[in-house]
Amino acid sequence: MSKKIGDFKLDVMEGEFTDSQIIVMLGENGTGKTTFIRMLAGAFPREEGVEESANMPEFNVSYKPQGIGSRRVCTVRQLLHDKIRDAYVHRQFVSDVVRPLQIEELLDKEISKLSGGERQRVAITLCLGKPADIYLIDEPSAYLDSEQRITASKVIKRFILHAKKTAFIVEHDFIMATYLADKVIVYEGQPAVKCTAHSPQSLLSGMNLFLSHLNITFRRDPTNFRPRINKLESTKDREQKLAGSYYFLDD
Ligand SMILES: Nc1ncnc2c1ncn2[C@@H]1O[C@H](COP(=O)(O)OP(=O)(O)OP(=O)(O)O)[C@@H](O)[C@H]1O
Repeated sequence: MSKKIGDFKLDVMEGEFTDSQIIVMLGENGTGKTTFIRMLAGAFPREEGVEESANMPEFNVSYKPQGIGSRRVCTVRQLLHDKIRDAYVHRQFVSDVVRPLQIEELLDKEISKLSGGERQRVAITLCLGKPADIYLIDEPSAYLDSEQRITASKVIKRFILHAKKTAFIVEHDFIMATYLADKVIVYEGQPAVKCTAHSPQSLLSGMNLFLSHLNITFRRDPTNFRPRINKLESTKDREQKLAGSYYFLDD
């Protein structure tokens, strides 16, 4: 399947996904991650003259775009009430999503007066609160501080697992991406010109492929266990590249 948009062409390789699964999109800027999410969201009209099988199948989706839209003049409470009336008073949703994202303290605020991080928290809540089979979440970590990123990742992961749904997530924060991903789709090619989205693959093989494009290797920090970038051409960097081991996974 492929999509041409302006001067950019994206080829999408065939693949499978299942429920209770999070698929994270990994690729440099301009490689087509958002384009693919928008294809899944049905943002492009079905193309005339294109074989039906080459068009994107229609899914029941909930989509959180990169920007945090709503220009409405109303409070957060009104917005939630209008958009996700059932979910936002549902006990499970409140304890799994609303409370950890600290939405209650924003309820009486005007949408237009929210900070970037507050808008992001509301946008994630709106996205997860809409009943759907597939959740499309573009850059959930943008505007969030490091603690909020961890909370948001946990909220999304728990929600998708409990609701037995599928999520496609574009995420640039490396730690958040590795925490969230059950599978990854790696994007490669010439950014802004012609790129390919690979089939979903395991986190380890996908990370290895992605990091090999960037020519970066990671090791685990022995004190805080976080992933750390090896210095280019250091002994570890060279050893890991020789072994084709750009990334590691927990034992
Ligand atoms: N409406 C449009 N018209 C023309 N070109 C577009 C349009 N939308 C996106 N593009 C181009 O398609 C290419 C891929 O964009 P896309 O936003 O999908 O990349 P991305 O991988 O999500 O990038 P980023 O990581 O920076 O968000 C870019 O070169 C972009 O300029």
